Amino acid sequence: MPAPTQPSDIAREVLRLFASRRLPPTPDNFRTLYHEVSGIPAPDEPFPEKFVRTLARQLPRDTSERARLARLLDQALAVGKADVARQALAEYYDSLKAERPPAWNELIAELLRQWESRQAGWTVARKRESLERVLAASDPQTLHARLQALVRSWSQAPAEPGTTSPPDMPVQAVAAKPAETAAPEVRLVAASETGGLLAGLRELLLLTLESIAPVFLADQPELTRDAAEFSASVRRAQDAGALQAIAKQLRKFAYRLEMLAGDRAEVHTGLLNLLRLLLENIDQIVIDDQWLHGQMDTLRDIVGNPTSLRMIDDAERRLKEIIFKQSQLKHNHSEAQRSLKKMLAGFVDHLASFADTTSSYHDRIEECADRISAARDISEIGGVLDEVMRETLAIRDEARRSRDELRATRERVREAEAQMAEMQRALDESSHLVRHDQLTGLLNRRGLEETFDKEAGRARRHHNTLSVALLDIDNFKKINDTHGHQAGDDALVHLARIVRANLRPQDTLARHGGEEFILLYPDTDLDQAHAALVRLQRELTRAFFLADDKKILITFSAGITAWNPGETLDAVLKRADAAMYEAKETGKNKVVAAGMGGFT
Ligand SMILES: Nc1nc2c(ncn2[C@@H]2O[C@H](COP(=O)(O)OP(=O)(O)OP(=O)(O)O)[C@@H](O)[C@H]2O)c(=O)[nH]1
Repeated sequence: MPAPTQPSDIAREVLRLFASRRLPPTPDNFRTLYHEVSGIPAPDEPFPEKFVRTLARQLPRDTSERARLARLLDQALAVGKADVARQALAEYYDSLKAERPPAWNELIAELLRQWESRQAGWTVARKRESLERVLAASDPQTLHARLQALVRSWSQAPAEPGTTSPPDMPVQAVAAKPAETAAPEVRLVAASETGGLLAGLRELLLLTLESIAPVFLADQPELTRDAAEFSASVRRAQDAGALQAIAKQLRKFAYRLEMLAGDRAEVHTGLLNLLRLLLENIDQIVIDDQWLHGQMDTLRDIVGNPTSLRMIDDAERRLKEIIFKQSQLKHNHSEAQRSLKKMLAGFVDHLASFADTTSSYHDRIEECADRISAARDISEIGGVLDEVMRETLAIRDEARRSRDELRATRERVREAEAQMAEMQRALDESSHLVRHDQLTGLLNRRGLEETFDKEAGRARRHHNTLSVALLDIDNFKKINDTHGHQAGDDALVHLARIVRANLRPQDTLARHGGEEFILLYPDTDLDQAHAALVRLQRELTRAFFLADDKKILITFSAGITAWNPGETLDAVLKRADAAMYEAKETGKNKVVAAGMGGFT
């Protein structure tokens, strides 16, 4: 049927559709039906930019994918690309749909089961107390995760003696023992050959998971938890079929152990290389410079802490810097010594030959004087006078030559002095070229640039977030003015130590100059980085600083921002700096985040 063209026909048809489709008579529905009935295409809706902006600010950035899409949306809104913003929003919505809702039914069933069972050490009152704590979680995901962990801890606790009958299997004697109270005893029971072998293997597996794995995985809480979980499954599996079902789990666990072993092997190789480097260059590391003492202390700190590839890498770079600086110092020093020695030797030689010349002149003149006194007539004197004249001219020439040579030597000494001053200046400059700040041992600007390039590259490849913060100590000038420059320096070292101690290994702290510091937080969105900085502020107020035996409270103001793909360090620091300035202006001891659309 052709579309009606008369307005009254269109209106009639629209009303009919309202009735048949049971639609509420809203203006939107009327507009939609009007365009459907008349066949006139609806004009493009204007993009509700203001609304989408408000929405974008509220979107949770709780996974790296969602953070990426939310960022894409922010960028599209900033440059007015409505179609890209629409697409980003649609993908964000899909990511919400893709997420599997937590399986509450299974969890509640397991909670009931474990509530009813009686486990050693878990009274009803204690269970209730833990449950109440878990129920205080702020959102469903956290609640689900915490509840799951609680139920798991109940299920892994040994059963209270006398409440469960021992499993009817040859391995029962060992399985009934609480894992942590006695070393499991491996016993092959010969019910049948295969059954006995299986039971023995099961025991070996339990022994590995419960006694050996915790020792080797002491620094790996996640794997230790998995091993405990896995041993609980093995304990529950009482026959060959059930054991087979967990073989897949075992393979996965073994694979993760293999990865860990690989990492550890790499750490060991790194350590060995480091030691080798140290041993090879030990003769060069004769510390006679205060700066190098500080670097060596930092190096000792690094090597003294639990090892990680990042720390070893850091230590290796520090050591290379020390070797470089020390060898330069030594080289310059011996060069300067050699040229001074040479000049001194030349000068002494010259003095000696001048002394020789003048003493032989004196001898000759004396001899001439004797000959003049002994002369009987004037003709004899004439010859002697000629000789006196010759000797005098010769000594005059010699004196002139000596004077010129001495002048030249003095000139060379001046040049050598200038060269040494230049060498010293170059050496001082070279300390700026190394990657670490001399006072605090943190990365300096150059070190920060290298690390930033690495982190930004990693964030781009993995589509991760990277937050960047700029910290500035509050009222630092007052510390200097009241307690002296040394106290100011100590305050900088104090702040660096506290902040470092409270960072994750993957975070980076650098000194940007003066009382400013930069922090890089990889894989961290703005909210998380904001929370981390507020935590740092709290830690800093706890660890008080002493100057002139007085407790001084050190606080900082910080600006924080998210790095956008492709952005340079300068660009991102500019935004962080503006946010920090905002924090200073609005009262100090604050953290201000700079988003795309301004400060929050
Ligand atoms: N002791 C010490 N002082 C430094 C160092 N670098 C910079 N300063 C001093 O730090 C002070 C910084 O002062 P301002 O920029 O006025 O900052 P402030 O007093 O912290 O004030 P707000 O930033 O507004 O809280 C100056 O007096 C610098 O001389 C350093 O390495 N050691």
